[in-house]
Amino acid sequence: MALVRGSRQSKLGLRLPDITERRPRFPPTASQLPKTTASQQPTTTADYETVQVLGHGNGGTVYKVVQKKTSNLFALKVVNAGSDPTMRRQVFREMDILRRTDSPYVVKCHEIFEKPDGDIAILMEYMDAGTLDSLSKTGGALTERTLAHVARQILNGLNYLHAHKIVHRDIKPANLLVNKNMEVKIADFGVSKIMHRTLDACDSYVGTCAYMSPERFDPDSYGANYNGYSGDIWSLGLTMLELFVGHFPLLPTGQKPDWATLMCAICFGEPPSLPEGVSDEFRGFIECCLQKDSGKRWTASQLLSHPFCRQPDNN
Ligand SMILES: Nc1ncnc2c1ncn2[C@@H]1O[C@H](COP(=O)(O)OP(=O)(O)OP(=O)(O)O)[C@@H](O)[C@H]1O
Repeated sequence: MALVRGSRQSKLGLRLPDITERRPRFPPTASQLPKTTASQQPTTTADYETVQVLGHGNGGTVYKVVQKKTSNLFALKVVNAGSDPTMRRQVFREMDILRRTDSPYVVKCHEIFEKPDGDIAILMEYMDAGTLDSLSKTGGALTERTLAHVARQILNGLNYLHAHKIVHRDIKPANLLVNKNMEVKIADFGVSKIMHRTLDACDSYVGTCAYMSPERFDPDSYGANYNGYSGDIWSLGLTMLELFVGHFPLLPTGQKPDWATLMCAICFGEPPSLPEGVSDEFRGFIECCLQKDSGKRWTASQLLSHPFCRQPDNN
């Protein structure tokens, strides 16, 4: 059964929970610390003041916070993991991956606060332009040129993750954070997976099913030796297409997605394609991402050399 992720109403208000016991399970390395706080002592959540709620997700609430001493802004994701085993598994997975990653294309984690009752708060770099989803909804569809810049950054992030045997499994516009410099970073590792062996299967129905690749629904038809990495590339292709056309490309505008309709569109329909009038490079790039047969899809490192990604940057 597909796990379609919905938003959970958080019990948390604007006041930050009192997470006073800081257990530095994963102390950041010097390179992981931001320049602005590298020389400072570890902090507690009492050192931060809430500015506003940035978003609610399945896993908790994300707050914009200011460090009282320095006035630096951060994002603080607070998860009430409590005794819910699924929630605990997700947050520990996210913590584990954030601890392992150090890339300019993956959202940076500065500190993790833990309380014995299960509340966990993850202090991250603040991305001041929101997500690619919110950006495209407020600013309209993105141009080819901007998308080439965006694609390069996501591919650099995926190339890094895949080289470290991490499959994201939930690439979509809402999980790609942006800042005012138009830097794009991959976030939300709640359903990601660390592959321990090269041929580890990665066939579980987790993530947002709208962006799932055909082989995740039907590994026999579309993905011999499916290992998950190429599923991230399908999701990237769909994300690029959505950001260009301005709506989720597999369904008519306004149609509410349900699992069966999506499954039919993804597995039995033609792969979605770009409208007339786009460059050959962009069309070719999307085709390389949206091959239904996972074995024919290009890898992140191959796509970084695709002519679409190699055009000059205007950002
Ligand atoms: N580092 C950040 N900087 C700015 N905004 C952020 C940051 N992290 C998260 N957000 C905002 O908070 C929202 C929810 O974050 P996130 O997706 O991590 O929560 P979640 O509980 O894991 O959600 P999901 O249900 O997708 O798993 C995001 O959509 C985004 O708007």
